[in-house]
Amino acid sequence: MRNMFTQVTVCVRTQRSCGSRSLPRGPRALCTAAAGAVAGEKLGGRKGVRKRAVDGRVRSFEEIPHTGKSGWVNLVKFWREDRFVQLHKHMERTFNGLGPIYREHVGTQSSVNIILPSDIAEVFRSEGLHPERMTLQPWATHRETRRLSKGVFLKNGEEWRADRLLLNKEVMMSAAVKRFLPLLDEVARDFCRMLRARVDRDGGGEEGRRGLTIDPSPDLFRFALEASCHVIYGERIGLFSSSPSLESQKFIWAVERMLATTPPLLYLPHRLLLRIGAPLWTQHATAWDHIFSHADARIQRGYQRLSSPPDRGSEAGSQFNGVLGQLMEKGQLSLDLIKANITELMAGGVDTTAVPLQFALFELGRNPEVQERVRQQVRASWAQAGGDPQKALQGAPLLKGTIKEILRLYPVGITVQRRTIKDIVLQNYHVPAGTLVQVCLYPLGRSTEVFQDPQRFEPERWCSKGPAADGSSFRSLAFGFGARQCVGRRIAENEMQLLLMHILLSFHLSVPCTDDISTTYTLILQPKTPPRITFSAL
Ligand code: HEM
Repeated sequence: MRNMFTQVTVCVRTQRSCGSRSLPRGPRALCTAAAGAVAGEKLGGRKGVRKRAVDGRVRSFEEIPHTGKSGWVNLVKFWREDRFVQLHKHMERTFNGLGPIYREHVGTQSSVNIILPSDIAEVFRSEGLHPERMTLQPWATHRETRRLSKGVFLKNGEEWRADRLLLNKEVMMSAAVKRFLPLLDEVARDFCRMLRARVDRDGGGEEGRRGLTIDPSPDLFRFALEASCHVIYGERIGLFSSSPSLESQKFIWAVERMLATTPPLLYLPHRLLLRIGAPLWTQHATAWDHIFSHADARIQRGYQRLSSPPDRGSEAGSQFNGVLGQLMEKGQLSLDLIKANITELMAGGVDTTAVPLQFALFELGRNPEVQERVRQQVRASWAQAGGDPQKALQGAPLLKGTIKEILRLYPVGITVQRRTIKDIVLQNYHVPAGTLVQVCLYPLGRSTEVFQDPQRFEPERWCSKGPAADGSSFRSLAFGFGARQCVGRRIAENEMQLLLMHILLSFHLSVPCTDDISTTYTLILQPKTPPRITFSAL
Protein backbone atom coordinates (compact mmCIF):
# COMPACT_ATOMS: atom_id res chain seq x y z
CA MET A 1 0.00 0.00 0.00
CA ARG A 2 1.41 3.29 -1.00
CA ASN A 3 0.08 6.45 0.55
CA MET A 4 0.95 9.91 1.56
CA PHE A 5 2.77 8.76 4.66
CA THR A 6 5.11 6.28 3.09
CA GLN A 7 7.95 8.49 2.03
CA VAL A 8 9.89 7.49 5.13
CA THR A 9 10.08 3.79 5.61
CA VAL A 10 11.99 1.48 7.77
CA CYS A 11 14.89 -0.31 6.25
CA VAL A 12 15.60 -3.42 8.24
CA ARG A 13 19.07 -4.52 7.20
CA THR A 14 20.74 -7.76 8.07
CA GLN A 15 24.16 -7.67 9.55
CA ARG A 16 25.20 -10.06 6.81
CA SER A 17 24.91 -9.27 3.14
CA CYS A 18 22.47 -10.55 0.54
CA GLY A 19 22.16 -14.28 1.07
CA SER A 20 21.95 -14.12 4.80
CA ARG A 21 19.22 -16.02 6.67
CA SER A 22 19.37 -13.75 9.63
CA LEU A 23 16.93 -11.07 10.63
CA PRO A 24 17.98 -8.01 12.54
CA ARG A 25 18.98 -8.40 16.16
CA GLY A 26 16.27 -7.77 18.65
CA PRO A 27 16.37 -4.66 20.76
CA ARG A 28 19.46 -4.31 22.83
CA ALA A 29 18.94 -6.41 25.92
CA LEU A 30 16.08 -4.94 27.80
CA CYS A 31 15.50 -5.09 31.47
CA THR A 32 13.50 -8.22 31.13
CA ALA A 33 13.80 -10.33 34.21
CA ALA A 34 10.64 -12.31 34.60
CA ALA A 35 7.89 -10.45 36.23
CA GLY A 36 7.17 -8.73 39.19
CA ALA A 37 8.08 -5.90 41.30
CA VAL A 38 11.70 -6.90 41.76
CA ALA A 39 12.58 -7.23 38.09
CA GLY A 40 14.60 -4.06 38.16
CA GLU A 41 16.85 -5.17 40.97
CA LYS A 42 18.26 -8.09 39.05
CA LEU A 43 19.24 -5.85 36.20
CA GLY A 44 20.21 -2.83 38.22
CA GLY A 45 22.94 -0.69 36.73
CA ARG A 46 22.05 -1.13 33.07
CA LYS A 47 20.65 1.78 31.14
CA GLY A 48 16.89 1.97 31.20
CA VAL A 49 16.52 -0.56 33.99
CA ARG A 50 13.71 -0.08 36.47
CA LYS A 51 14.85 -0.23 40.04
CA ARG A 52 12.59 -0.71 42.99
CA ALA A 53 12.27 2.56 44.89
CA VAL A 54 14.79 2.85 47.70
CA ASP A 55 12.03 2.64 50.31
CA GLY A 56 10.52 -0.41 48.58
CA ARG A 57 7.32 1.43 47.72
CA VAL A 58 5.45 1.04 44.46
CA ARG A 59 6.35 4.01 42.31
CA SER A 60 3.76 6.41 41.06
CA PHE A 61 2.28 6.49 37.56
CA GLU A 62 4.00 9.84 36.93
CA GLU A 63 7.39 8.22 37.51
CA ILE A 64 6.99 5.87 34.53
CA PRO A 65 9.59 6.96 31.95
CA HIS A 66 8.00 8.89 29.12
CA THR A 67 8.76 10.27 25.69
CA GLY A 68 7.77 13.85 26.45
CA LYS A 69 4.96 15.37 28.46
CA SER A 70 3.25 17.44 25.78
CA GLY A 71 1.07 15.42 23.44
CA TRP A 72 1.10 18.26 20.91
CA VAL A 73 4.87 18.66 20.88
CA ASN A 74 5.14 14.90 20.38
CA LEU A 75 2.60 15.03 17.60
CA VAL A 76 4.65 17.65 15.78
CA LYS A 77 7.71 15.39 16.16
CA PHE A 78 5.71 12.49 14.74
CA TRP A 79 4.74 14.56 11.72
CA ARG A 80 8.21 16.01 11.20
CA GLU A 81 9.98 12.66 11.46
CA ASP A 82 7.21 10.72 9.72
CA ARG A 83 6.98 8.35 12.67
CA PHE A 84 3.44 7.24 11.82
CA VAL A 85 4.86 4.94 9.17
CA GLN A 86 7.63 3.62 11.40
CA LEU A 87 5.79 3.36 14.69
CA HIS A 88 7.03 -0.21 15.19
CA LYS A 89 10.67 0.91 14.93
CA HIS A 90 10.00 3.95 17.10
CA MET A 91 8.64 1.58 19.79
CA GLU A 92 11.67 -0.70 19.49
CA ARG A 93 14.04 2.27 19.88
CA THR A 94 12.09 3.68 22.81
CA PHE A 95 12.13 0.38 24.74
CA ASN A 96 15.88 0.24 24.10
CA GLY A 97 16.32 3.69 25.54
CA LEU A 98 13.78 3.75 28.38
CA GLY A 99 13.43 0.12 29.44
CA PRO A 100 10.50 -2.30 29.40
CA ILE A 101 7.76 0.20 30.24
CA TYR A 102 7.16 3.75 29.07
CA ARG A 103 4.38 6.28 28.74
CA GLU A 104 3.64 8.06 25.50
CA HIS A 105 1.35 10.99 24.83
CA VAL A 106 0.82 11.86 21.17
CA GLY A 107 -1.87 14.35 20.15
CA THR A 108 -5.13 13.15 21.66
CA GLN A 109 -3.84 9.69 22.67
CA SER A 110 -1.89 8.51 25.70
CA SER A 111 -0.85 5.01 26.64
CA VAL A 112 1.49 2.94 28.76
CA ASN A 113 3.56 0.66 26.53
CA ILE A 114 4.90 -2.70 27.66
CA ILE A 115 6.81 -5.62 26.18
CA LEU A 116 7.45 -8.32 28.82
CA PRO A 117 5.26 -11.45 28.98
CA SER A 118 4.95 -11.16 32.75
CA ASP A 119 3.52 -7.64 32.47
CA ILE A 120 1.30 -8.71 29.59
CA ALA A 121 -0.13 -11.50 31.75
CA GLU A 122 -0.91 -8.97 34.46
CA VAL A 123 -2.77 -6.70 32.01
CA PHE A 124 -4.86 -9.53 30.60
CA ARG A 125 -5.70 -10.72 34.10
CA SER A 126 -7.35 -7.37 34.67
CA GLU A 127 -9.36 -7.03 31.46
CA GLY A 128 -12.71 -8.06 32.93
CA LEU A 129 -15.78 -9.59 31.26
CA HIS A 130 -15.96 -6.90 28.58
CA PRO A 131 -12.38 -6.24 27.49
CA GLU A 132 -11.83 -2.84 25.87
CA ARG A 133 -9.24 -1.82 23.29
CA MET A 134 -8.29 1.63 22.12
CA THR A 135 -11.35 2.81 20.17
CA LEU A 136 -10.58 3.58 16.57
CA GLN A 137 -12.46 6.85 16.86
CA PRO A 138 -12.36 7.82 13.16
CA TRP A 139 -14.12 4.52 12.33
CA ALA A 140 -16.72 5.15 15.04
CA THR A 141 -17.27 8.72 13.80
CA HIS A 142 -17.85 7.43 10.28
CA ARG A 143 -20.64 5.15 11.56
CA GLU A 144 -22.15 7.95 13.66
CA THR A 145 -22.17 10.55 10.88
CA ARG A 146 -23.63 8.05 8.38
CA ARG A 147 -26.13 6.72 10.95
CA LEU A 148 -24.84 3.17 10.56
CA SER A 149 -24.77 0.54 13.29
CA LYS A 150 -21.44 -0.54 14.77
CA GLY A 151 -20.13 -4.10 14.74
CA VAL A 152 -18.04 -5.90 17.36
CA PHE A 153 -14.86 -4.07 16.45
CA LEU A 154 -16.30 -0.75 17.60
CA LYS A 155 -18.63 -1.82 20.38
CA ASN A 156 -18.00 -2.23 24.07
CA GLY A 157 -19.70 -3.61 27.15
CA GLU A 158 -22.77 -5.85 27.07
CA GLU A 159 -23.65 -4.74 23.50
CA TRP A 160 -20.28 -6.03 22.29
CA ARG A 161 -20.63 -9.30 24.16
CA ALA A 162 -24.10 -10.04 22.82
CA ASP A 163 -22.98 -9.66 19.17
CA ARG A 164 -19.69 -11.39 19.81
CA LEU A 165 -21.22 -14.56 21.26
CA LEU A 166 -23.42 -14.91 18.18
CA LEU A 167 -20.52 -14.30 15.80
CA ASN A 168 -18.31 -16.79 17.63
CA LYS A 169 -20.78 -19.54 16.76
CA GLU A 170 -20.40 -18.79 13.05
CA VAL A 171 -16.68 -18.19 12.76
CA MET A 172 -14.79 -19.43 15.81
CA MET A 173 -16.40 -22.65 17.01
CA SER A 174 -15.13 -25.96 15.64
CA ALA A 175 -18.47 -26.73 13.93
CA ALA A 176 -18.13 -23.47 12.01
CA VAL A 177 -14.53 -24.23 11.06
CA LYS A 178 -15.68 -27.59 9.68
CA ARG A 179 -18.27 -25.76 7.53
CA PHE A 180 -15.95 -23.21 5.99
CA LEU A 181 -12.69 -25.17 5.70
CA PRO A 182 -13.66 -26.91 2.43
CA LEU A 183 -14.52 -23.50 0.93
CA LEU A 184 -11.11 -22.10 1.80
CA ASP A 185 -9.49 -25.25 0.47
CA GLU A 186 -11.32 -24.89 -2.84
CA VAL A 187 -10.13 -21.29 -3.25
CA ALA A 188 -6.53 -22.21 -2.32
CA ARG A 189 -6.49 -25.04 -4.87
CA ASP A 190 -7.92 -22.76 -7.57
CA PHE A 191 -5.27 -20.17 -6.79
CA CYS A 192 -2.53 -22.77 -7.29
CA ARG A 193 -4.08 -23.98 -10.54
CA MET A 194 -4.18 -20.40 -11.82
CA LEU A 195 -0.56 -19.85 -10.78
CA ARG A 196 0.56 -23.15 -12.29
CA ALA A 197 -1.05 -22.23 -15.62
CA ARG A 198 0.75 -18.89 -15.55
CA VAL A 199 4.11 -20.50 -14.70
CA ASP A 200 3.64 -23.02 -17.55
CA ARG A 201 2.69 -20.26 -19.95
CA ASP A 202 5.09 -17.45 -19.01
CA GLY A 203 7.87 -19.16 -17.04
CA GLY A 204 11.41 -19.90 -18.22
CA GLY A 205 13.17 -23.28 -18.17
CA GLU A 206 12.28 -26.77 -19.35
CA GLU A 207 8.74 -27.89 -20.03
CA GLY A 208 7.15 -29.22 -16.83
CA ARG A 209 9.79 -27.58 -14.59
CA ARG A 210 9.33 -23.96 -15.47
CA GLY A 211 9.99 -21.10 -13.04
CA LEU A 212 8.44 -17.64 -12.92
CA THR A 213 9.58 -14.67 -10.85
CA ILE A 214 6.80 -12.27 -9.88
CA ASP A 215 5.57 -9.90 -7.23
CA PRO A 216 2.69 -12.09 -5.99
CA SER A 217 1.04 -9.40 -3.85
CA PRO A 218 -1.80 -8.43 -6.26
CA ASP A 219 -2.65 -12.13 -6.61
CA LEU A 220 -2.56 -12.62 -2.86
CA PHE A 221 -4.97 -9.70 -2.31
CA ARG A 222 -7.31 -11.28 -4.85
CA PHE A 223 -6.94 -14.65 -3.16
CA ALA A 224 -7.80 -13.14 0.23
CA LEU A 225 -10.86 -11.33 -1.16
CA GLU A 226 -12.05 -14.40 -3.06
CA ALA A 227 -11.62 -16.54 0.08
CA SER A 228 -13.40 -13.98 2.29
CA CYS A 229 -16.35 -13.67 -0.10
CA HIS A 230 -16.67 -17.44 -0.32
CA VAL A 231 -16.72 -17.89 3.47
CA ILE A 232 -18.68 -14.78 4.39
CA TYR A 233 -21.22 -14.59 1.54
CA GLY A 234 -21.04 -18.19 0.32
CA GLU A 235 -20.24 -16.70 -3.08
CA ARG A 236 -17.35 -17.08 -5.54
CA ILE A 237 -16.58 -13.81 -7.31
CA GLY A 238 -14.23 -15.05 -10.03
CA LEU A 239 -11.11 -13.11 -9.12
CA PHE A 240 -8.77 -15.69 -10.69
CA SER A 241 -10.25 -15.20 -14.13
CA SER A 242 -8.33 -13.30 -16.80
CA SER A 243 -10.61 -10.29 -16.29
CA PRO A 244 -11.37 -9.90 -12.57
CA SER A 245 -14.07 -7.33 -11.85
CA LEU A 246 -13.14 -3.68 -11.44
CA GLU A 247 -15.59 -3.51 -8.55
CA SER A 248 -13.49 -5.96 -6.54
CA GLN A 249 -10.29 -4.12 -7.35
CA LYS A 250 -11.99 -0.94 -6.10
CA PHE A 251 -12.89 -2.71 -2.86
CA ILE A 252 -9.23 -3.68 -2.37
CA TRP A 253 -8.15 -0.07 -2.99
CA ALA A 254 -10.80 1.23 -0.61
CA VAL A 255 -9.59 -1.00 2.25
CA GLU A 256 -6.04 0.10 1.51
CA ARG A 257 -7.00 3.80 1.67
CA MET A 258 -9.13 3.34 4.78
CA LEU A 259 -6.24 1.65 6.62
CA ALA A 260 -3.62 4.14 5.47
CA THR A 261 -5.66 7.19 6.51
CA THR A 262 -6.49 5.80 9.97
CA PRO A 263 -3.18 6.24 11.91
CA PRO A 264 -2.85 10.05 11.48
CA LEU A 265 -6.56 10.53 12.20
CA LEU A 266 -6.14 8.66 15.48
CA TYR A 267 -3.92 11.37 16.85
CA LEU A 268 -5.65 14.41 15.38
CA PRO A 269 -8.95 16.01 16.42
CA HIS A 270 -10.74 14.27 13.56
CA ARG A 271 -14.13 15.84 14.35
CA LEU A 272 -12.57 19.22 13.61
CA LEU A 273 -11.18 17.82 10.36
CA LEU A 274 -14.66 16.54 9.53
CA ARG A 275 -16.18 19.96 10.19
CA ILE A 276 -13.69 21.80 7.98
CA GLY A 277 -13.90 19.10 5.27
CA ALA A 278 -10.17 18.29 5.43
CA PRO A 279 -9.06 16.00 2.57
CA LEU A 280 -7.65 13.43 5.02
CA TRP A 281 -11.05 12.97 6.63
CA THR A 282 -12.91 13.00 3.30
CA GLN A 283 -10.63 10.28 1.90
CA HIS A 284 -11.14 8.18 5.00
CA ALA A 285 -14.92 8.49 5.05
CA THR A 286 -15.23 7.91 1.30
CA ALA A 287 -13.16 4.74 1.57
CA TRP A 288 -15.48 3.45 4.28
CA ASP A 289 -18.53 4.38 2.19
CA HIS A 290 -17.16 2.26 -0.61
CA ILE A 291 -16.50 -0.70 1.70
CA PHE A 292 -20.07 -0.46 2.97
CA SER A 293 -21.62 -0.27 -0.48
CA HIS A 294 -19.63 -3.34 -1.62
CA ALA A 295 -20.98 -5.26 1.38
CA ASP A 296 -24.47 -3.84 0.87
CA ALA A 297 -24.71 -5.19 -2.67
CA ARG A 298 -23.69 -8.67 -1.53
CA ILE A 299 -25.96 -8.67 1.48
CA GLN A 300 -28.91 -7.76 -0.77
CA ARG A 301 -28.01 -10.64 -3.08
CA GLY A 302 -27.61 -13.02 -0.15
CA TYR A 303 -30.99 -11.93 1.18
CA GLN A 304 -32.67 -12.59 -2.17
CA ARG A 305 -30.95 -15.96 -2.46
CA LEU A 306 -32.16 -16.97 0.95
CA SER A 307 -35.72 -15.82 0.31
CA SER A 308 -35.96 -17.76 -2.97
CA PRO A 309 -36.65 -21.53 -3.00
CA PRO A 310 -33.50 -23.74 -2.87
CA ASP A 311 -31.91 -24.84 -6.19
CA ARG A 312 -33.29 -28.00 -7.58
CA GLY A 313 -30.45 -30.47 -7.38
CA SER A 314 -29.14 -29.21 -4.04
CA GLU A 315 -30.65 -30.96 -1.05
CA ALA A 316 -32.83 -28.58 0.94
CA GLY A 317 -30.86 -27.18 3.84
CA SER A 318 -27.55 -28.70 2.73
CA GLN A 319 -26.27 -25.57 1.02
CA PHE A 320 -23.87 -23.39 3.03
CA ASN A 321 -24.71 -19.76 2.37
CA GLY A 322 -21.73 -18.39 4.17
CA VAL A 323 -21.57 -16.67 7.53
CA LEU A 324 -24.14 -14.18 6.21
CA GLY A 325 -26.60 -16.97 5.43
CA GLN A 326 -26.08 -18.54 8.85
CA LEU A 327 -26.73 -15.24 10.64
CA MET A 328 -29.82 -14.51 8.54
CA GLU A 329 -31.28 -17.98 8.99
CA LYS A 330 -30.87 -17.86 12.75
CA GLY A 331 -32.45 -14.39 12.89
CA GLN A 332 -30.91 -13.51 16.27
CA LEU A 333 -29.20 -10.36 15.01
CA SER A 334 -31.14 -7.53 13.34
CA LEU A 335 -30.40 -6.91 9.68
CA ASP A 336 -28.58 -3.68 10.60
CA LEU A 337 -26.30 -5.49 13.00
CA ILE A 338 -25.68 -8.28 10.50
CA LYS A 339 -24.66 -5.65 7.97
CA ALA A 340 -22.40 -3.86 10.46
CA ASN A 341 -20.64 -7.06 11.50
CA ILE A 342 -20.38 -8.57 8.04
CA THR A 343 -18.85 -5.32 6.73
CA GLU A 344 -16.29 -5.38 9.55
CA LEU A 345 -15.42 -8.99 8.75
CA MET A 346 -14.89 -8.04 5.11
CA ALA A 347 -12.85 -4.94 5.95
CA GLY A 348 -10.73 -6.92 8.43
CA GLY A 349 -10.33 -10.04 6.36
CA VAL A 350 -8.34 -9.15 3.25
CA ASP A 351 -5.12 -7.23 3.94
CA THR A 352 -4.61 -9.01 7.26
CA THR A 353 -4.06 -12.36 5.49
CA ALA A 354 -2.67 -11.19 2.13
CA VAL A 355 0.23 -9.35 3.78
CA PRO A 356 1.51 -12.15 6.09
CA LEU A 357 1.33 -14.48 3.09
CA GLN A 358 3.78 -12.21 1.25
CA PHE A 359 6.16 -12.36 4.21
CA ALA A 360 5.69 -16.15 4.48
CA LEU A 361 6.54 -16.80 0.82
CA PHE A 362 9.57 -14.56 1.19
CA GLU A 363 10.89 -16.25 4.37
CA LEU A 364 10.28 -19.76 2.99
CA GLY A 365 11.99 -18.69 -0.24
CA ARG A 366 15.11 -17.39 1.47
CA ASN A 367 15.30 -20.29 3.91
CA PRO A 368 15.35 -23.31 1.58
CA GLU A 369 16.12 -25.87 4.31
CA VAL A 370 13.19 -24.71 6.41
CA GLN A 371 11.01 -24.78 3.29
CA GLU A 372 12.04 -28.36 2.58
CA ARG A 373 11.31 -29.50 6.14
CA VAL A 374 7.84 -27.97 6.01
CA ARG A 375 7.22 -29.47 2.56
CA GLN A 376 8.24 -32.97 3.70
CA GLN A 377 5.75 -32.80 6.56
CA VAL A 378 3.01 -31.38 4.33
CA ARG A 379 3.53 -34.08 1.69
CA ALA A 380 3.36 -36.88 4.24
CA SER A 381 0.29 -35.42 5.89
CA TRP A 382 -1.48 -34.72 2.59
CA ALA A 383 -0.85 -38.31 1.46
CA GLN A 384 -2.38 -39.62 4.70
CA ALA A 385 -5.35 -37.25 4.74
CA GLY A 386 -7.10 -38.67 1.68
CA GLY A 387 -8.11 -35.20 0.45
CA ASP A 388 -9.53 -34.05 3.81
CA PRO A 389 -8.05 -30.55 4.31
CA GLN A 390 -8.66 -30.53 8.06
CA LYS A 391 -6.77 -33.79 8.56
CA ALA A 392 -3.99 -32.55 6.31
CA LEU A 393 -3.50 -29.42 8.43
CA GLN A 394 -3.67 -31.38 11.68
CA GLY A 395 -0.86 -33.65 10.45
CA ALA A 396 1.41 -30.73 9.54
CA PRO A 397 2.09 -28.68 12.69
CA LEU A 398 5.00 -26.96 10.95
CA LEU A 399 2.49 -25.08 8.81
CA LYS A 400 0.92 -23.65 11.94
CA GLY A 401 4.44 -22.96 13.26
CA THR A 402 5.26 -21.11 10.03
CA ILE A 403 2.28 -18.78 10.44
CA LYS A 404 3.09 -18.14 14.10
CA GLU A 405 6.70 -17.44 13.21
CA ILE A 406 5.71 -15.02 10.44
CA LEU A 407 3.37 -13.17 12.79
CA ARG A 408 6.09 -13.05 15.47
CA LEU A 409 8.46 -11.30 13.07
CA TYR A 410 5.83 -9.32 11.16
CA PRO A 411 2.79 -8.83 13.40
CA VAL A 412 -0.05 -7.45 11.28
CA GLY A 413 -1.24 -5.17 14.06
CA ILE A 414 1.85 -3.95 15.90
CA THR A 415 0.08 -3.64 19.24
CA VAL A 416 -2.71 -5.22 21.26
CA GLN A 417 -4.32 -2.79 23.67
CA ARG A 418 -6.44 -3.04 26.78
CA ARG A 419 -8.04 -0.47 29.02
CA THR A 420 -7.46 -1.73 32.54
CA ILE A 421 -10.52 -2.07 34.75
CA LYS A 422 -8.67 -1.97 38.05
CA ASP A 423 -5.45 -0.55 39.45
CA ILE A 424 -2.46 -2.76 38.69
CA VAL A 425 1.29 -2.71 39.20
CA LEU A 426 3.60 -3.07 36.21
CA GLN A 427 7.38 -3.04 36.65
CA ASN A 428 6.71 -1.74 40.15
CA TYR A 429 4.80 1.29 38.86
CA HIS A 430 1.22 1.97 39.82
CA VAL A 431 -1.08 1.95 36.79
CA PRO A 432 -4.56 3.25 37.62
CA ALA A 433 -7.79 1.69 36.36
CA GLY A 434 -8.86 3.09 33.00
CA THR A 435 -5.32 3.40 31.61
CA LEU A 436 -4.78 2.32 28.03
CA VAL A 437 -1.95 -0.23 28.03
CA GLN A 438 -0.39 -1.29 24.74
CA VAL A 439 1.44 -4.58 24.29
CA CYS A 440 4.04 -3.79 21.62
CA LEU A 441 4.22 -6.91 19.49
CA TYR A 442 6.94 -5.93 17.04
CA PRO A 443 9.69 -5.32 19.62
CA LEU A 444 8.36 -8.27 21.67
CA GLY A 445 8.81 -10.66 18.73
CA ARG A 446 12.36 -9.50 18.17
CA SER A 447 13.51 -9.32 21.77
CA THR A 448 16.51 -11.48 22.71
CA GLU A 449 15.12 -11.60 26.23
CA VAL A 450 11.90 -13.23 25.13
CA PHE A 451 13.01 -15.39 22.18
CA GLN A 452 16.15 -17.36 21.67
CA ASP A 453 17.89 -16.20 18.51
CA PRO A 454 14.90 -14.02 17.57
CA GLN A 455 16.41 -13.09 14.21
CA ARG A 456 16.11 -16.66 12.93
CA PHE A 457 13.06 -17.79 11.01
CA GLU A 458 12.37 -21.06 12.80
CA PRO A 459 8.83 -22.49 12.66
CA GLU A 460 9.98 -25.41 14.83
CA ARG A 461 10.25 -23.12 17.86
CA TRP A 462 6.44 -23.26 18.14
CA CYS A 463 6.24 -27.04 17.83
CA SER A 464 8.63 -28.31 20.48
CA LYS A 465 7.70 -28.24 24.13
CA GLY A 466 8.99 -25.12 25.81
CA PRO A 467 8.06 -21.57 26.70
CA ALA A 468 7.49 -20.38 23.13
CA ALA A 469 5.16 -23.24 22.27
CA ASP A 470 3.17 -22.90 25.45
CA GLY A 471 -0.01 -20.94 24.64
CA SER A 472 -0.19 -19.50 28.12
CA SER A 473 3.20 -17.83 27.93
CA PHE A 474 2.02 -14.56 26.34
CA ARG A 475 4.54 -14.73 23.50
CA SER A 476 2.26 -15.39 20.55
CA LEU A 477 -0.27 -12.58 20.63
CA ALA A 478 -0.70 -11.53 17.00
CA PHE A 479 -4.43 -12.35 17.22
CA GLY A 480 -4.83 -10.75 20.62
CA PHE A 481 -6.04 -12.54 23.65
CA GLY A 482 -9.06 -14.00 25.46
CA ALA A 483 -12.69 -13.20 24.80
CA ARG A 484 -11.85 -10.16 22.68
CA GLN A 485 -9.21 -11.85 20.52
CA CYS A 486 -9.56 -11.63 16.74
CA VAL A 487 -12.93 -13.04 15.75
CA GLY A 488 -11.54 -13.85 12.27
CA ARG A 489 -8.67 -15.87 13.72
CA ARG A 490 -9.87 -19.30 12.63
CA ILE A 491 -10.66 -18.06 9.13
CA ALA A 492 -7.26 -16.36 8.87
CA GLU A 493 -5.20 -19.24 10.24
CA ASN A 494 -6.86 -21.86 8.07
CA GLU A 495 -6.88 -19.68 4.97
CA MET A 496 -3.14 -18.95 5.24
CA GLN A 497 -2.16 -22.52 6.14
CA LEU A 498 -4.19 -24.02 3.32
CA LEU A 499 -2.70 -21.68 0.75
CA LEU A 500 0.83 -22.39 1.94
CA MET A 501 0.10 -26.13 1.93
CA HIS A 502 -1.05 -26.14 -1.70
CA ILE A 503 1.77 -23.84 -2.79
CA LEU A 504 4.37 -26.09 -1.16
CA LEU A 505 2.82 -29.15 -2.82
CA SER A 506 2.99 -27.49 -6.25
CA PHE A 507 6.02 -25.17 -6.28
CA HIS A 508 9.54 -24.73 -5.06
CA LEU A 509 10.00 -21.18 -3.77
CA SER A 510 13.10 -19.02 -4.04
CA VAL A 511 13.83 -15.31 -3.91
CA PRO A 512 16.04 -13.26 -6.23
CA CYS A 513 17.26 -11.17 -3.29
CA THR A 514 17.53 -12.34 0.31
CA ASP A 515 18.02 -8.87 1.85
CA ASP A 516 15.67 -8.15 4.73
CA ILE A 517 12.43 -6.52 3.76
CA SER A 518 11.89 -2.84 4.57
CA THR A 519 8.64 -2.52 6.47
CA THR A 520 6.15 0.28 6.84
CA TYR A 521 3.15 0.78 9.12
CA THR A 522 -0.24 1.88 7.83
CA LEU A 523 -2.39 0.48 10.64
CA ILE A 524 -1.03 -2.86 9.52
CA LEU A 525 2.64 -3.76 9.13
CA GLN A 526 3.59 -4.45 5.56
CA PRO A 527 6.54 -4.51 3.17
CA LYS A 528 7.52 -1.13 1.75
CA THR A 529 8.09 -2.87 -1.56
CA PRO A 530 6.45 -6.29 -1.96
CA PRO A 531 9.12 -9.01 -2.34
CA ARG A 532 9.57 -10.86 -5.64
CA ILE A 533 9.26 -14.62 -5.44
CA THR A 534 10.29 -17.33 -7.91
CA PHE A 535 7.72 -20.12 -8.24
CA SER A 536 9.24 -23.24 -9.86
CA ALA A 537 6.85 -26.01 -10.79
CA LEU A 538 7.49 -29.27 -8.91
C1 HEM B 1 -3.33 -12.75 10.19
C2 HEM B 1 -4.55 -12.27 10.23
C3 HEM B 1 -5.12 -11.44 11.34
C4 HEM B 1 -4.52 -10.90 12.44
C5 HEM B 1 -3.07 -11.00 12.85
C6 HEM B 1 -5.55 -10.23 13.20
C7 HEM B 1 -5.34 -9.55 14.40
C8 HEM B 1 -6.34 -9.03 15.18
C9 HEM B 1 -6.14 -8.46 16.48
C10 HEM B 1 -4.80 -8.32 17.20
C11 HEM B 1 -7.34 -8.08 16.95
C12 HEM B 1 -7.61 -7.44 18.32
C13 HEM B 1 -7.72 -8.57 19.31
C14 HEM B 1 -7.69 -8.16 20.78
O1 HEM B 1 -7.97 -7.00 21.09
O2 HEM B 1 -7.38 -9.03 21.63
C15 HEM B 1 -8.33 -8.39 15.95
C16 HEM B 1 -9.67 -8.14 16.08
C17 HEM B 1 -10.59 -8.37 15.07
N1 HEM B 1 -10.34 -8.99 13.87
FE1 HEM B 1 -8.58 -9.75 13.23
N2 HEM B 1 -6.73 -10.36 12.55
C18 HEM B 1 -6.53 -11.11 11.42
C19 HEM B 1 -7.48 -11.51 10.51
C20 HEM B 1 -8.80 -11.20 10.58
C21 HEM B 1 -9.80 -11.68 9.66
C22 HEM B 1 -9.52 -12.66 8.49
C23 HEM B 1 -10.98 -11.12 10.03
C24 HEM B 1 -12.35 -11.30 9.42
C25 HEM B 1 -12.72 -12.36 8.75
C26 HEM B 1 -10.74 -10.31 11.20
C27 HEM B 1 -11.69 -9.57 11.89
C28 HEM B 1 -11.51 -9.02 13.14
C29 HEM B 1 -12.57 -8.38 13.92
C30 HEM B 1 -14.01 -8.18 13.48
C31 HEM B 1 -11.99 -8.01 15.14
C32 HEM B 1 -12.70 -7.33 16.32
C33 HEM B 1 -13.09 -8.42 17.33
C34 HEM B 1 -13.72 -7.88 18.61
O3 HEM B 1 -13.41 -6.77 19.01
O4 HEM B 1 -14.50 -8.62 19.23
N3 HEM B 1 -9.40 -10.39 11.51
N4 HEM B 1 -7.68 -8.97 14.88
